[in-house]
Amino acid sequence: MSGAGAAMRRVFVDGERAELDQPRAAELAGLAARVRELTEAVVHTDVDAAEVAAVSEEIAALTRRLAAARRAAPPIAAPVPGAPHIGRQLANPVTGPLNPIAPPVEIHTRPDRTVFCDFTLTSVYEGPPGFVHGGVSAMVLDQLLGAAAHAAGAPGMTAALDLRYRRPTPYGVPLRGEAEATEVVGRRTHTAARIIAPDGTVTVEATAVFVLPRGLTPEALGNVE
Ligand SMILES: CCCCC/C=C\C/C=C\C/C=C\C/C=C\CCCC(=O)SCCNC(=O)CCNC(=O)[C@H](O)C(C)(C)COP(=O)(O)OP(=O)(O)OC[C@H]1O[C@@H](n2cnc3c(N)ncnc32)[C@H](O)[C@@H]1OP(=O)(O)O
Repeated sequence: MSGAGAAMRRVFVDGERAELDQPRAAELAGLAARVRELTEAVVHTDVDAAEVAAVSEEIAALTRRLAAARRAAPPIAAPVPGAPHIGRQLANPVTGPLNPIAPPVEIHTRPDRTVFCDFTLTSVYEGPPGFVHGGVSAMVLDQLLGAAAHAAGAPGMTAALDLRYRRPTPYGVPLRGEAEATEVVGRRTHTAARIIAPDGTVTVEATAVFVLPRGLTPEALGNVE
């Protein structure tokens, strides 16, 4: 089994990571939401030098307080019997409510096993002036494509990701992401996805191949729907 496969087994099957119950996860999600606001404020602030210095010092003090009890690795959500593991990575950089760098994007699965998300990116994700950074679009699409493979009962790690940036993606407006598995061949799952702007324009199209690491099964990843 590859290193990643073994690591996934340790985390999701052997229970190596700290598992948070819902109230604790909600507390920490609240903290992450405040830090997202802080990031936004830092990017846009125009307070004077003395205030920048004073706030920097206060933030350093806050960081020391949080680090007073530090886990060795990001925690995950406690398992829900019968539910897949996909939502358990609370610190995922795309979907994780505990991770301040995650927008966060909430991915939904339809009965037909396609997936979608409605999300708005702020100016902290700016690439070209006025538009979303292409790497950020790629990150959201990678996660969404991975969720589509998972929803199809054939999860895996991204082995290939191909992007076509058709139009600039605006930030500060509601975006729609959609994805589906198109073919499953052995351990390989082919997927397709797109980001759609409010006026219906497809701004980015993506295809990806996910490969289930050797030695893992979809069931081991909690793919039980
Ligand atoms: C972030 C979450 C990650 C996972 C979470 C885990 C559990 C949660 C539950 C489910 C997952 C749900 C959602 C996933 C969510 C998010 C998506 C983001 C995922 C990532 O962010 S992930 C990070 C980036 N990713 C890597 O870090 C991969 C590094 N890489 C490797 O670890 C190996 O490379 C590996 C394991 C991919 C394959 O290794 P291997 O040894 O098993 O592969 P092998 O050679 O045996 O090939 C087997 C068959 O795949 C074909 N194949 C291989 N490579 C191909 C390619 N590039 N294009 C087309 N086909 C390819 C072969 O042609 C053959 O096909 P065939 O059998 O038909 O001949």
